[in-house]
Amino acid sequence: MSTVALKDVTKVFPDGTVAVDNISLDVNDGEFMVLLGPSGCGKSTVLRMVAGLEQPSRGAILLDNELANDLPPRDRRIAMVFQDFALYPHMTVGDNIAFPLRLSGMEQEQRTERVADVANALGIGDVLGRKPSQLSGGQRQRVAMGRAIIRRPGLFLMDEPLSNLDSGLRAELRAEISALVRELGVSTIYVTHDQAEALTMADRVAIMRKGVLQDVGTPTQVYGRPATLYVAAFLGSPRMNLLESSVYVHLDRYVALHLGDQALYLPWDDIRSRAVAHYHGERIVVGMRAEALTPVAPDTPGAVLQGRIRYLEHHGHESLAFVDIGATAIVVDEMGTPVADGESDRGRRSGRLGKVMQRFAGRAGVLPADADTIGGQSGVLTELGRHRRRPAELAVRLAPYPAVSAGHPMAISVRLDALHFFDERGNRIDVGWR
Ligand SMILES: Nc1ncnc2c1ncn2[C@@H]1O[C@H](COP(=O)(O)OP(=O)(O)OP(=O)(O)O)[C@@H](O)[C@H]1O
Repeated sequence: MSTVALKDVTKVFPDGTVAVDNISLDVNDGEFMVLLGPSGCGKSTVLRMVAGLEQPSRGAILLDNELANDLPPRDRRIAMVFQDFALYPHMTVGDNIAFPLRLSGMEQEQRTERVADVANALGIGDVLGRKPSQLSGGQRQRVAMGRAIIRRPGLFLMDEPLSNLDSGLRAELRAEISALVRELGVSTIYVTHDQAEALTMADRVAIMRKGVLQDVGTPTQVYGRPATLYVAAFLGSPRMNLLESSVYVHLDRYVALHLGDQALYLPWDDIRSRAVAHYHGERIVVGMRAEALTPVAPDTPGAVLQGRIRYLEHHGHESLAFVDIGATAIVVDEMGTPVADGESDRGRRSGRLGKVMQRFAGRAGVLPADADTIGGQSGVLTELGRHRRRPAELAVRLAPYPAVSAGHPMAISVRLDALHFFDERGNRIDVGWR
């Protein structure tokens, strides 16, 4: 039984590095929480603060609702598992697993019984007499797990425990570890930079970037409705297509999302149109995952984009076509800032829809055929200029080894209900559904 709460926790190291920046996060009893993010984003520092190995510079850490900032590590009922296993090389597997029990003064007989139980549960009951050097990587990691669970801790802290293993074994062990900790019902904080691990193992995922928490939610939530452009770009393979789009409202008809020379049209009665309409005359980012895109016949009506295959990637079970549609992609690299410290234009935007409406109403509801002529608001189009851009190549899934090749034209049907929208600051535009 353990809950963890971080309240406005910041960690600044003596050299001035802000490793963790004002994070608040709750881990519920029995929950498997994964901290996900690229190298250096502060995941391990969070874990070390929960373990009591680092002191927060500001904020509070609560364990079971009690302030624990000054609680020594040994009083925290925590077991840690690291990527380098940290087994004692001179001890047998059995002695390694039993070590925490010996420290606590448990009788030999009872120890042997508990070790056998744990080792059998982990499938290493037959190697108890071996030394760590005589084990495979996967077995060593199971021993490390065994040593962590034998004391029946209230909380597991795991820091990239699988990263030294090959990919097949990693997949096998991640299923085993998540099954085991769920069976034990022990709250767990698991650190990884591997999104597959995070999405397959977690009850909830907390995604960090440069010390800042970007999003927290179930795997379905963070994948299906990412809070920021960064999360959208970080999760999923192939990466989400992120396209720069200019928004033009055609009152009572639709909201046009211009993507280069082409456009997608959100029907006016679609609830999302109202949210996106606030950005009339501005650029936003439209996200579309490969699963929202289907190749179709060129003359297919509806939400269809025309392009040309730039290149193909064959992955065995599927092929990916990267299709040039003449639009601009927004690049969000792992450490890159989608939008720098530009002033917020929330204030400017508030009431904008109203102004747009008034302006259009003055034209008696008649809208110019050429939407691009609407506006004169180019002043607000500059903020997206802070993103890095490149010509967009839409990643589209195809059957393995398709009968098309680079240079072929391709029409792509787009599921409008699967679009994601982000503002110029990289934050999700809430469209009031999903
Ligand atoms: N003792 C320290 N003194 C100064 N800076 C530190 C110290 N420990 C960590 N950092 C810095 O704090 C930041 C966060 O480090 P941390 O180890 O928490 O990241 P991480 O996300 O766990 O990365 P990785 O996956 O590479 O372990 C990094 O910029 C790191 O260089």
